[in-house]
Amino acid sequence: TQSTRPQRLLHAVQKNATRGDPRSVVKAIDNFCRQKEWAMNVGDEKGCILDSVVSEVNPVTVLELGTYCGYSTVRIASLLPPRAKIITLEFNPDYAKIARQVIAWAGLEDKIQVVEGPSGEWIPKMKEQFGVKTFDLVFLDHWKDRYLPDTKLLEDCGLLRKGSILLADNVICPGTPDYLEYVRNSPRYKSQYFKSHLEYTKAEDGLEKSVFLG
Ligand SMILES: O=C(NCCCOCn1ccc2cnccc21)c1cc(-c2ccc(F)cc2)cc(O)c1O
Ligand SMILES: [Mg+2]
Repeated sequence: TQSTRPQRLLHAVQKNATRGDPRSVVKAIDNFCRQKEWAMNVGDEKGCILDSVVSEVNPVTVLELGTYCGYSTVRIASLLPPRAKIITLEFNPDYAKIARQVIAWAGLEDKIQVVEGPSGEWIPKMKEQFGVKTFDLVFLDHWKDRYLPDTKLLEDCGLLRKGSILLADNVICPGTPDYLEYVRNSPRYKSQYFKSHLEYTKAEDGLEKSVFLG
């Protein structure tokens, strides 16, 4: 039976990356996506912007919406302080299965919790299920039409505090116009656009970093 692209991506990690070395896992995925098959990881160019924001925020609790194969999960987790944790939500069980194996290869399973299901159902349960008070950093990388409703849900569930950072992928391509309009015009956010390119291509894309003002 035919393998899937995430399975081929995982095999490239197991073949080319060193167990327990997150940077080599990131490199192996970027090489696979540049040389073999495009895949919707945040990629190396936007990944460097992600790295700089994570390093600046130094978050203790992180929420990632959209795990896919775990590329950005590994990038973020490899920069977290010792007791920090990341909860990453994935809708597609096949993607979640691959992501768990990529995360294990990087040796980061103790810092990462992969949760399967829709954000609309899981966000209201974060406090009771995972003992989360608020998130220091939220990385939005799931269905682009869910960025805005899920941001409002995070606000309503009291999961954001003064200074919480939202970092959103793909605000240009595929694009999240309603989300951008909201965070750029709401008095409750201070927003900044980081211009970049769609992963592994020359097309424009970028990340939007928004600070929740409370
Ligand atoms: O679609 C994309 N990502 C989303 C995946 C599904 O996410 C579903 N999903 C994951 C958790 C989760 C929780 N609740 C509901 C849905 C939930 C995505 C797409 C592109 C892209 C750009 C140009 C193209 F020509 C084609 C594709 C690039 C990206 O960087 C992306 O991130
Ligand atoms: Mg993306």
